[in-house]
Amino acid sequence: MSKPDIDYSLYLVTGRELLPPGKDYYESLEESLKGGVTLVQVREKDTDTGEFIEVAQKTKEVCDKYGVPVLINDRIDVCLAVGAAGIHIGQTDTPLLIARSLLPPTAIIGLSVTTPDQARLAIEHGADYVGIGPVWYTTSKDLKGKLSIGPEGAGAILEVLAESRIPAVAIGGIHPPNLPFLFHASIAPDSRNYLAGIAVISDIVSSLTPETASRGLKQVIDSFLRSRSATKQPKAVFATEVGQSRTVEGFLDTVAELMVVVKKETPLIHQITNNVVINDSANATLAVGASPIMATHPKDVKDLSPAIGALLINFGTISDKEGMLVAGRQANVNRKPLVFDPVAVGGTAHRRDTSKELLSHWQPTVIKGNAAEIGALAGSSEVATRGVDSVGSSFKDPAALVKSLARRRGAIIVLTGESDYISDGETVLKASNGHSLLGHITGSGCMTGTLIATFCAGARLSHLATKQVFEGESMLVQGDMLAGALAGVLVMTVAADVAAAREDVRGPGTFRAALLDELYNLTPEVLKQRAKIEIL
Ligand SMILES: Nc1ncnc2c1ncn2[C@@H]1O[C@H](COP(=O)(O)OP(=O)(O)OP(=O)(O)O)[C@@H](O)[C@H]1O
Ligand SMILES: Cc1ncsc1CCO
Repeated sequence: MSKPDIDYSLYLVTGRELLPPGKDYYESLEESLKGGVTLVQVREKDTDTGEFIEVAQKTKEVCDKYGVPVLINDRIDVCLAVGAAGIHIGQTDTPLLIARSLLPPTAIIGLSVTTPDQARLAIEHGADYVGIGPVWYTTSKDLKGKLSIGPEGAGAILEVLAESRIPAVAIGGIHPPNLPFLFHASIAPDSRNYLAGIAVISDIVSSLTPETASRGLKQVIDSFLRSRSATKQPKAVFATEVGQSRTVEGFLDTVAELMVVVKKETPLIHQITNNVVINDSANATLAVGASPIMATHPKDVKDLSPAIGALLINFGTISDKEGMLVAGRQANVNRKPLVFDPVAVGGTAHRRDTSKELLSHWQPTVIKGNAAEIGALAGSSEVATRGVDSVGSSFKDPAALVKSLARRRGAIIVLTGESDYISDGETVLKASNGHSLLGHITGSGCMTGTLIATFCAGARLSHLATKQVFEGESMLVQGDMLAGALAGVLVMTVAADVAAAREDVRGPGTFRAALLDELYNLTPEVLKQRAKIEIL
């Protein structure tokens, strides 16, 4: 006999103590199976052995009706007593090799891991699957107090597991609003290995309607898993159908098209930005034909999310962190482009911590920064930071840096400066327009972020207008986000070129006003004539 084929996609871990008052355990279990639970682990921490066996036996009877396998938490004796499919063990439970020697060869053994090293040992010792977590803080007593690893930590473990093909489920603090973020942000940077599913306790067990709760989770999971298996270019972060053979002309045509789309559709661009640039950013958005909304309150931003075209989060003055957390999460839930501008992130410990916190809460579509900011996120010490500015010369190999950071973060990276570098982890674009006067007005980088968000909104709308299908998509956000990011950079820098060349521009003050005018006047034709881009 061989080991059973297990569907790990929606893995329910039971917790009788978490049932809502009056809800019967077996009734709740059956409802969750009807809702699409694919695997059940019976977890009884403080129950006597006799009762544990009885609960496990009955759980198995219910699950058998639905063809769903049952695993037992920790207890080999209970597993053998009821003929369960296997066990799940933690790092401090019976060692895996001992468990393996005591159980039949067809038994499934799953192991909880928190670090890549533990994952390496799990492979070496022959685990059938691993549970990665806790991804986030959780109320479940099993995981409480353990350090949460975030989707990025889960991704590092998935990288280690890639070659072995051992399936992995994530556990800890997973709820419907963070589920899309988790799946996409945990994709391993190099191998693009991804989660086989999630393990859930409270969202199902504590629900008065476990069938509905399970069905809602299962829909998101299935959509992600289908999209990954259909992905043509598994290595790219934002693969598009034209991805393989893009030309400079092709990119410029798309940028020109996005300029038209933004003017026609006037997308709402939600911006939580610093108080130095609010006005300039709102005006830049209007100048290119979109519509700004600068809402920051957490209660406000949630309602806005379904209506917006894209979200910009710029933490220049970090005064609205709560709003940033909520708005970003909602952008992921609603699959809207999210541009993150981590102003001066390397400059202070508070900024580093805040950036970490935000990035463990939501998945950005694009991260834009100057050399100091991108260097800080990439862990490079080549470029220093002073306040909001970069100091000294740039990176030796900016193209390699943006490409590897794009892969690691699962986001498009835009590195600004005299030349701008843009990468989705596969392609690297270099854009060389712009004028040194941009460095003499405050917030030119912030406005570039605003325009990137604006044209990413255009890219999404343009995609949705031609293709309504959500399912076939491998990305959290649909549309040609690389072209959206490029359009934001080019519109800003080409308009700056035109403005700086005007006779009436005599310094930063007149340049600032002229820039707004030229953003307004810029046509797709002029942009295509003046744009200087290379595909590296
Ligand atoms: N010397 C330059 N020549 C051409 N373009 C430039 C130059 N410096 C900056 N730019 C352009 O100006 C914009 C802002 O880039 P920069 O790297 O100065 O951002 P930043 O430091 O984040 O700005 P801020 O903090 O003021 O918002 C980018 O679109 C970039 O292409
Ligand atoms: C000057 C300044 N200080 C915080 S944010 C900001 C705008 C440019 O980044």
